[in-house]
Amino acid sequence: MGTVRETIDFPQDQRAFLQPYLPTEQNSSSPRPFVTLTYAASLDSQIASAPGARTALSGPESKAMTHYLRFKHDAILIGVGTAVADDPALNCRLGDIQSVDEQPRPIILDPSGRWKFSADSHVIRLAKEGLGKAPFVLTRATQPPAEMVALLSEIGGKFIKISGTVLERGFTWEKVFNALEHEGIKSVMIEGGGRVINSLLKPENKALVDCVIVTIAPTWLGTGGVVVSPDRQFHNGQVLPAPRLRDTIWHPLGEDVVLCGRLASQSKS
Ligand SMILES: NC(=O)C1=CN([C@@H]2O[C@H](COP(=O)(O)OP(=O)(O)OC[C@H]3O[C@@H](n4cnc5c(N)ncnc54)[C@H](O)[C@@H]3O)[C@@H](O)[C@H]2O)C=CC1
Ligand SMILES: Nc1nc(O)c(N)c(N[C@@H]2O[C@H](COP(=O)(O)O)[C@@H](O)[C@H]2O)n1
Repeated sequence: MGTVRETIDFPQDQRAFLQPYLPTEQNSSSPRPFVTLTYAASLDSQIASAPGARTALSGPESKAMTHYLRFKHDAILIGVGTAVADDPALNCRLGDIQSVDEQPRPIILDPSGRWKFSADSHVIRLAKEGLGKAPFVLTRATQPPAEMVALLSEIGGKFIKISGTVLERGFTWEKVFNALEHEGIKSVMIEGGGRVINSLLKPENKALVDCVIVTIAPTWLGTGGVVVSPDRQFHNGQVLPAPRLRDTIWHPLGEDVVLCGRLASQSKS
């Protein structure tokens, strides 16, 4: 049976506040993609109630905003932890979409082949039905499983090998963005999960992030979930400045608040 086409509306009069934070034509001439870091968190900075648990935090209005962001970016990137936990769709369900060409490209960071997708995986099914693009899976593997290679190539997806050093079992972000740029991807929204977000908030990576858009849901998830809280960094025994946003806007959407900003190079002391 085919997937029922869900259509989401994000009204025109709600869109203006996001404008200064969206990728533009000027950005598209930059040698690396425009990077938006975006996720939904609870009041205790958690993005899931437990590792591996898909947790709905965004209300309908901010969920619609996320789909608008998906519409405005060439690609959506997640870590393999999220792919395995959520079996996500990773498409844009906004009524604005006229054809699959306008869909964002799903990108999965899976250095060691943990994501065992099949024809039943949500993102694969949607691509088969023309309701989303097929994923690109970034891997360290020289020879990913043949049946997965075939499944992806049937629908226009592929594995992309990233070679060289890996950072804490993850890829270095420069290599990830170089690979995306090589594929003609000019803008990417990074949705998570915890390890991916915390990695991008490290001092050595935060200059790679152009904008941050966080949905804050009015709930506490309690201890034991997946937390956005980057490791405190030290240099010569001194604590390095914590990441902080500048140019901020706090915009209520339904019962949530959406915080937009840019990562400052130095935090206020
Ligand atoms: N509320 C929200 O907006 C979102 C919530 N989530 C939740 O997050 C949870 C998954 O988070 P995690 O388990 O932390 O997994 P994750 O999705 O952050 O994936 C981490 C994995 O990605 C790979 N990776 C490759 N390069 C990397 C790099 N440079 N930095 C970090 N990782 C890299 C590594 O294999 C690593 O183990 C799920 O429960 C999911 O539901 C995920 C996305 C958004
Ligand atoms: N914006 C947002 N709000 C939440 O409450 C969420 N749990 C997430 N999760 C992210 O969205 C992906 C699911 O997307 P589909 O609806 O399946 O397309 C999930 O994998 C996370 O990346 N996001």
